[in-house]
Amino acid sequence: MIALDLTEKRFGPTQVLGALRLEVARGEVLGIEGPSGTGKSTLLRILAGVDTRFEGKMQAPSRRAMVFQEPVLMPWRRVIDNLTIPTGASEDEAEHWLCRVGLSGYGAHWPGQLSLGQARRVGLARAFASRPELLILDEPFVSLDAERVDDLLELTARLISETQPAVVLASHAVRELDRLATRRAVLAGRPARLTAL
Ligand SMILES: Nc1ncnc2c1ncn2[C@@H]1O[C@H](COP(=O)(O)OP(=O)(O)OP(=O)(O)O)[C@@H](O)[C@H]1O
Repeated sequence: MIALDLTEKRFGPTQVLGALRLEVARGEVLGIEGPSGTGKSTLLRILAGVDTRFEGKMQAPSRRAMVFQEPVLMPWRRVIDNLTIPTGASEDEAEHWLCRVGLSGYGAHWPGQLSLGQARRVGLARAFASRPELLILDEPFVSLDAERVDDLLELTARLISETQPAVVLASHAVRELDRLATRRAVLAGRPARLTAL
C-alpha cells in the first residue's frame, strides 16, 4: 500500500504540484491522466522514491519498481545483467521473468540488439524481477504500434493480476487506462491537483 499526503512540490520558484492525497492498496491500479506538462512524471518520481524533495508525508513499501517512458537499460551490460544487477534477482529468477515476457534465450544479448518493443519487455521483466509491492508505470507503451501495445497490455495485465502489487499508471491513452486501471484520476491545473473520476 502507498499513501501520499503531499503539501506541495516545487522546482525552485515554480510550484508544480499543489496539495493532494493519494492511496493505493495492493491489487489496485490507479490510472492518472492529465494534460502534458501538468506533473504526472513528477508525481510518479515522488512515489517511486526517486525524488525526495517535496513537502508532505509518504508511507511507501520498500520494494518499489518503476517502468519509464524509455526502457533505460545499461547498454554495456548483457540483458541478463540488466535484470540481476539492479534487482538482486538470481540468474534463474531473471531467466524466469525473461521467459514470462516472451524473451526466453535473450539473456546473453546486448541491449543494442533489441527492438524498442523487446527493450520495453526487458524493462517490464526487470520491474517484476524486483517483486515490487508498488509498481509505477509512466507511459510504458508510448511510441509502439497498436498491435504491440495490445500484446504488452495483455502481458502487463496478466503479470499484475498474478503478483498483485499496488500500481500507479500515468497515461494519455484511453485504451491503456480502460484495460488496466481499477480507479482513475485526473491531474490538472497549475499548481496541479488530483481529482478522482
Ligand atoms: N527537474 C526539473 N526542473 C525544473 N522543472 C521541471 C523539472 N522536471 C519537471 N519540471 C517541470 O514540471 C512540470 C511538470 O513536468 P512533468 O514531466 O512532471 O509533466 P507530465 O505531466 O509528466 O508531462 P508529459 O505528459 O508531457 O510527460 C513541467 O512544467 C516541467 O517543465
